[in-house]
Amino acid sequence: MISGATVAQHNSRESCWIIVHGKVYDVTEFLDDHPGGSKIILKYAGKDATEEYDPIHPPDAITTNLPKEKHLGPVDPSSLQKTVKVVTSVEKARKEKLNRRPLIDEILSLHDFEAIAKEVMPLPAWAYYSSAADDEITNRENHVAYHRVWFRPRVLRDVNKVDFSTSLLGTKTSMPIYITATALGKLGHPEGEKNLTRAAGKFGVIQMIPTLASCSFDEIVDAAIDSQTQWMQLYVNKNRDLTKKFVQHAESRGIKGLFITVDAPQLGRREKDMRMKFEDSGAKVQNENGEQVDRNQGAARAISSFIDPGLCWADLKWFKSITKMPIILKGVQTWEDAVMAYDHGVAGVVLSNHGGRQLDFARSGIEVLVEVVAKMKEHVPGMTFPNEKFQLFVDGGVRRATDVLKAVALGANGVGIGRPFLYAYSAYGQEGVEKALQILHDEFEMNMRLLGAQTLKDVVPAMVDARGLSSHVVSVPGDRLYETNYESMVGARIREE
Ligand SMILES: Cc1cc2c(cc1C)[n+](S(=O)(=O)[O-])c1c(=O)[nH]c(=O)nc-1n2C[C@H](O)[C@H](O)[C@H](O)COP(=O)(O)O
Repeated sequence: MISGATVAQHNSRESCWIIVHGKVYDVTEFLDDHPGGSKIILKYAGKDATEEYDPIHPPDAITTNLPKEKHLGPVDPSSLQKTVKVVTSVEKARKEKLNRRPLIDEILSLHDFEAIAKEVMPLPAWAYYSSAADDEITNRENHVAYHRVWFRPRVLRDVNKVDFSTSLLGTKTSMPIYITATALGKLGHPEGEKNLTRAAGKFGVIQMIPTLASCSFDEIVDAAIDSQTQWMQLYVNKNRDLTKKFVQHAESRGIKGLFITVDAPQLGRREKDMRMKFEDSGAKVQNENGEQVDRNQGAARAISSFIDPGLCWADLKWFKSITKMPIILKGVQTWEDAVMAYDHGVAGVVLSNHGGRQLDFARSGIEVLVEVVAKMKEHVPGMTFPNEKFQLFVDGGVRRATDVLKAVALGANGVGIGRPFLYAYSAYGQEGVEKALQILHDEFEMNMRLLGAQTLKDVVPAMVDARGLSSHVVSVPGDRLYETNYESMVGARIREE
């Protein structure tokens, strides 16, 4: 075993050893290849880096990315100096609030989870999960757009029994929703993405596994029950061999859909997240030779510089040559690209702006949906929606079953939901996600009855009035629930006395 004192001698750029999960690694030659820059590693040179490593990296990231000869073996735990983690007064206060959070039975809506998580979850996690690009206009528009779609419910229909199950990409699902891909699951809870897997399995809904998960891909797949369907979200790597290996491994593990993210050639500027990064001087993402590395994406930057901004339509042929999984483009934002996706033979698109985390002032998925359906019907006369061969998904700002039913009425096969599930498990763990899914289930049951719809086949365009959807000046009642959760976080920067 290697003693802590020996490890501590290797604490410089010339010789840099770190400890992760009780094992010692020589990362000297890896320093400048680290996507998050060398500074954050040098901050832990000669020390135990596990605490900083865990929320950002899947457990196997260091063992798979570092050559075997750099794995130096176990450290002698008795030789390690006990490092006392400094807990700031802000984090201490949040931890105390976590113990005083409302009972889960008091939670009535997905908004409640956000309001609680905002007070109790670790601040860097709140900053990362809640943040969106620039002035966060699109993030708010995503939600408010649903307020410009009104229902035209029908009455005196026997709605004693209602059924809102459906199938997405050939998989049965209990509700027309899926848990969408959101990165860094362990920032909010030590079980990370596995909270989502287990709850999704219990409720018969699909989980989309993110490339940038904190848990390893195999951990997440292993946490699923046999009958459960999972999709994968892919950020395409500049190194196509790594992408091919990842995609074919996912297919071998039974993944039923490949969602290629196309709206993030570079991650957006998420200022709440950026503010958190400036607090930790060691997180300065720039390499030693003074080259200013773009630090615009805060936490995400540390793990996303592998993404290939050169991804283009011509690559789809290659993707079809390496996998049989249905390919869906996630992050399409105009009818023109939806038509191109159809012509390139993919299985569908997610009409999405990445939860407002990419291009600010991009339009909401629901607004784009209406134009895509209209233009696709022109492009393919006789085409109907929802369509089995070319599936349309939307995501962004969805917080109620009524939001989902509006999208279904306008032609969507299914709807992705992101942040609410993150907030649910950041405040209540897996039980929180289950509660969120139960709330949605109950809302669907009620709203289907009130709409006069026995099954989703009855949820048709005539059931909504979306004439105001594309006019961004329509005034609607203030959205107090949503607004109470929104804040700039600048207040959080009031310096310690
Ligand atoms: C909230 C959130 C969303 C992320 C997300 C991380 C968080 C914390 N990340 S990100 O770090 O790169 O931005 C991803 C991601 O890994 N890949 C992706 O395709 N979408 C990512 N998204 C977008 C997500 O898949 C949905 O498009 C978005 O969350 C839908 O909006 P709501 O959160 O309002 O439901």
